[in-house]
Amino acid sequence: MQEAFIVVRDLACRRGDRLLFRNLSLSLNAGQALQVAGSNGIGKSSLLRIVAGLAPAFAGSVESQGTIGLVDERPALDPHLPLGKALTFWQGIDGAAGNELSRLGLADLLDVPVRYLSTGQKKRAALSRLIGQKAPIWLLDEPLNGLDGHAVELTEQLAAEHCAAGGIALIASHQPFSLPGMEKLALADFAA
Ligand SMILES: Nc1ncnc2c1ncn2[C@@H]1O[C@H](COP(=O)(O)OP(=O)(O)OP(=O)(O)O)[C@@H](O)[C@H]1O
Repeated sequence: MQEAFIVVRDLACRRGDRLLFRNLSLSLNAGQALQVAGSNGIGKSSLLRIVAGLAPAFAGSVESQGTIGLVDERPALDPHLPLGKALTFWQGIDGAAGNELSRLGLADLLDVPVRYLSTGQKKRAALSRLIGQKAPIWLLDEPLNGLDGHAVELTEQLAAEHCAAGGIALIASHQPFSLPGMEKLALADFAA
């Protein structure tokens, strides 16, 4: 896996006319995981989007090396395509890859249009695409929302395997996420 890192220095985030957090610094190297915790609206998703380069920092800097895969509430796959075709589209871009279809319980759903999948199935399909992407940096925004107990354990296990293989996981979640050795950052400590 490509050697990856994330270095965030003195980051501040402003959305609209509100400063959400400031003076946030963190650093993640290969194999490390960090959970960003905090209440609704505190800025967890905003932090992930800044790290992904999808939103601007108000102050400070983000430096990273390695391809980034972001999974959030936005649709990861074309809702109009059957699941199999939607994943094949991304395989054409990411390269032919094992998408862990059986493990994720998706093998029997390949003919079903993505828009008809249940909340948990959509979430597992997004994970399947992420795995196919082979990005060393995983940014997971509320990855356990809508998942049943089995899927929660599977998601935690996939994240642990990703880190054991030298990947990085930055996880925004207000609920417990079990991952060996994961550090925790309370975003409230940096509230503006
Ligand atoms: N484009 C925007 N313009 C103005 N305000 C925004 C914008 N995007 C987000 N916000 C506000 O920024 C704040 C932080 O939102 P964000 O989604 O980062 O929080 P969060 O901690 O991920 O919340 P949740 O746990 O509910 O997902 C919220 O008050 C939200 O309304």
